[in-house]
Amino acid sequence: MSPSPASAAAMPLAAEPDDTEVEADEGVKGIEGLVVGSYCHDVLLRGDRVVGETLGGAAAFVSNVLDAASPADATLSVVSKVGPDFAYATAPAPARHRPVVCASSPTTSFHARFSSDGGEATAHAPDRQLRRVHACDPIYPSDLPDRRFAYGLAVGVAGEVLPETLDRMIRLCRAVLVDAQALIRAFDDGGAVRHVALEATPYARLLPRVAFLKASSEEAPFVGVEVARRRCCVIVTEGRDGCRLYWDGGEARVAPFPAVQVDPTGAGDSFLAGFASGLLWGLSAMDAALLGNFFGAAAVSQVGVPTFNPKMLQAVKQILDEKAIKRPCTRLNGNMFTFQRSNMHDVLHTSLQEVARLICEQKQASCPATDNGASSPATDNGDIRSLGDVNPLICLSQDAYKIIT
Ligand SMILES: Nc1ncnc2c1ncn2[C@@H]1O[C@H](COP(=O)(O)OP(=O)(O)OP(=O)(O)O)[C@@H](O)[C@H]1O
Ligand SMILES: O[C@H]1[C@H](O)[C@@H](O)[C@H](O)[C@@H](O)[C@H]1O
Repeated sequence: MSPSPASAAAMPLAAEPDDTEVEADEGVKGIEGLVVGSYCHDVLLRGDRVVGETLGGAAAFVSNVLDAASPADATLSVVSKVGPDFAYATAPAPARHRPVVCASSPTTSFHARFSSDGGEATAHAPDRQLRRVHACDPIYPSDLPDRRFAYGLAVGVAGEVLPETLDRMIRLCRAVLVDAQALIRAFDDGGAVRHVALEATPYARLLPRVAFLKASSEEAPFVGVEVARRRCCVIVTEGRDGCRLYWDGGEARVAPFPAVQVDPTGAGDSFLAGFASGLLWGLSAMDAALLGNFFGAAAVSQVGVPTFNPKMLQAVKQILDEKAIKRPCTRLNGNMFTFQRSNMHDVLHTSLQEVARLICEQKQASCPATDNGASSPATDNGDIRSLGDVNPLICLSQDAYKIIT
């Protein structure tokens, strides 16, 4: 769908709270981002069989993409908590952004159970059953650094970003992007992940001061897109179909990129970070969503937190350098966002698509058909049929996973 005429409208940054602690520009030096959410242990199961153990947590996926794709002058602080049992301290993302180790609680841990018949996810049905097995301590407002940031990402996975912590983030950051999973997850007695209506949570009153709220299509009905879009821009990710942006007065679809999917975990996290990076490069929200889709597609092609090929990153940055239309007013660290689809949108999509195609081709070449006769992971089958069948040396990210054969 093409954007409505209202798409050219600009949206003011998050309004300052009543008892304003921070003047809009006061104390913001350079482009420093603040990511809040805990790293976790992910155990991947197919039926009852454990097929992999990986580093997880939206903060791990998000910082991985921001570190890789942001402009050179952008920096990042991550506030994350883990227990003394944390198994991935030397993996790249936690090594770069060290978590707080809590002596008295274990690392947050999830079991992600994919159906053993490889059944596909549908628009509002989950592709996996998630169960929280352990929960680390929440992140309190006092855990946040006492300085100003150009932008913030609230990316909790297990309810660790408390309402008062999000409120504090909004006061410290000029623009805050929120993953709905940080706000609407509830856990039953067995730890199974459920969703509650955002409107019924204490987070709802904070929405008018949030810049962007991202939800998966499964989460969207709980977010209440029609109400939420009047308060902030809502982005609904639609798996292999890309995403849709909804704002007060318009909506638009942004096209996806090809991917060889082996594990959907972290696609939404990587999308959000790619989107934020796009804003940092000076893209409009619509154009930045292309970068979100690009990194979402890159995430599903590896198990766990992906390792990006340096040549791929170089190609993406070169494209952004050449094609990004740099309007200071659309920068994340500027004053306004616009939703305008730039006249470079299609060119940007085509250029990034070429890079995405190359990654797929290289992946197809490096992941041969399995000796059990199963199809190679080269088929984008939208599920994890190939998880556990792929060659871990080729397809998994170093230090951040353990594959069980
Ligand atoms: N199979 C795929 N092919 C291409 N792109 C994909 C695919 N799956 C996901 N993506 C990209 O990643 C984005 C996020 O995916 P999705 O909507 O599945 O998020 P999610 O359900 O929040 O994921 P998760 O909870 O696993 O992090 C999509 O908008 C799309 O751009
Ligand atoms: O590592 C994953 C990832 O961060 C997902 O986005 C989240 O939904 C899961 O709970 C978590 O285990």
